[in-house]
Amino acid sequence: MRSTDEQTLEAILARRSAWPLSEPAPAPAELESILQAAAVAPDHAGLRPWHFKVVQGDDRQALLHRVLQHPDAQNEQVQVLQGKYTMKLTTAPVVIVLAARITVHPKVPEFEQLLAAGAAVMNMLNAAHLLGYSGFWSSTPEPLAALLHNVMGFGSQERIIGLLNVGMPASAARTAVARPSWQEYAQLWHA
Ligand SMILES: Cc1cc2nc3c(=O)[nH]c(=O)nc-3n(C[C@H](O)[C@H](O)[C@H](O)COP(=O)(O)O)c2cc1C
Repeated sequence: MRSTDEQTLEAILARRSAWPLSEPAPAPAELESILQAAAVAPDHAGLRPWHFKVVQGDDRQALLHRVLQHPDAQNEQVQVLQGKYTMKLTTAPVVIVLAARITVHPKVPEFEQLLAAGAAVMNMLNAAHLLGYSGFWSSTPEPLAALLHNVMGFGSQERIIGLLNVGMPASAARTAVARPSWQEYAQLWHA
């Protein structure tokens, strides 16, 4: 019989992103577990270089409204993208706005801090998956990132790195997706 750890690994290897996502949202305790998983990310010098803001329920529509009403959004570029912003910010039941928090550090360059923030997001994706939900990491191309940064009060050292959407896949049947074998991107090196 396979150990629980093997089953967990098997489950992680079967993870897929899903879009669109709909209800149910993770229960409050499940959402806390998903957010807590970020804290397990590798983190040089313990900088914890990430900051997330979780948006759910009616607050998603309110966030969209504030984004679209922002003075910097009063232009044709944003008008054209309005439908896309609506889709990105109000489709999934849980929308986590992701930021990397970059500080100047003598040993930890910016790229390591960005990688740590990405690892934190990956941990949340895996946690959501293991709890039976799906996630989807989506981009926030400018000017959306700047608008979210401004409207949500992110700090000057914080850089928006996308949205983590969490919920249930809208379509029931999900087929497995073919993944590359590890030999395509890793080799055993011998001297
Ligand atoms: C930083 C980041 C941003 C992404 N942004 C988008 C996006 O805006 N739209 C999109 O279709 N996929 C985006 N993706 C890819 C999806 O999140 C997802 O990984 C992809 O659909 C493959 O699915 P999989 O995770 O099951 O392999 C992004 C991935 C990353 C890491």
